[in-house]
Amino acid sequence: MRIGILGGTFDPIHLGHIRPALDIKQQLQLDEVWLMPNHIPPHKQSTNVDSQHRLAMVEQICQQHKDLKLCDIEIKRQTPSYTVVTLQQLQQAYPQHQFYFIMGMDSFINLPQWHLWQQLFELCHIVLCQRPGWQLDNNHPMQKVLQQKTRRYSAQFNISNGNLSVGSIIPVDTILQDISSTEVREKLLNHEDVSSLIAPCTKTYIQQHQLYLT
Ligand SMILES: Nc1ncnc2c1ncn2[C@@H]1O[C@H](COP(=O)(O)OP(=O)(O)OP(=O)(O)O)[C@@H](O)[C@H]1O
Ligand SMILES: O=C(O)c1ccc[n+]([C@@H]2O[C@H](COP(=O)([O-])O)[C@@H](O)[C@H]2O)c1
Repeated sequence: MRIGILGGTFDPIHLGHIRPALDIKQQLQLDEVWLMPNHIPPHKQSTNVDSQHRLAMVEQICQQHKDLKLCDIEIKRQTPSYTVVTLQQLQQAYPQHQFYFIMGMDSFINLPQWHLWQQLFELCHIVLCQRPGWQLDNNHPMQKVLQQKTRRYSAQFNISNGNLSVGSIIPVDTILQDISSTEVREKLLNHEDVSSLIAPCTKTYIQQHQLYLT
């Protein structure tokens, strides 16, 4: 199967994660999209709520959308959630699947700081999603990587791509979502309404567990 994976800290999960994930599944005709909360985010100092809460909020979203599945491989691992390590484990566990790792432009710009980042292209395709406020400058080092590896998706993608199951960057045009977990947390702290930023079940979960109030 062709599997999209959206990895994230999801602190908390918001509509800027969910809407592009659903849209990408359709555009790329993926069989499934897995939402994969990390346990120890490699590049964040800490998380604001613990992994079990972040996992539970993602799990609820997956229960509501049949196209989204929870992948808890990183939550179960007690080491930093390096994506290369995760994809190696997933390839071993599911040799029959082709993985499409989804990321926003903010992540792509910082990709050279990721652990063994070049190996990602031996393990998956990267699906690149635009994000408001993040643009790749013409002279940015990742511009060359983008030019070398970009393959536009079409119905003939696999054939025109020489049937390569890894190694391409696939840019997608999704409706821009100007939402971040940071904004959601700030609004919650200030007792502002977040209904347009997160799913109702996430809002209820946060209220029930009194999260993000300090
Ligand atoms: N609004 C968005 N549009 C497109 N991609 C997004 C958006 N929000 C998050 N992403 C992508 O989802 C992945 C996980 O993001 P993450 O869970 O860190 O959310 P975040 O909103 O960036 O969090 P924070 O504000 O706490 O840094 C990353 O690849 C990121 O680029
Ligand atoms: O492998 C790495 O070095 C690495 C560095 C930063 C982020 N990631 C992964 O990228 C995804 C988005 O990360 P974040 O910090 O934006 O939530 C998430 O799955 C992280 O585990 C991975």
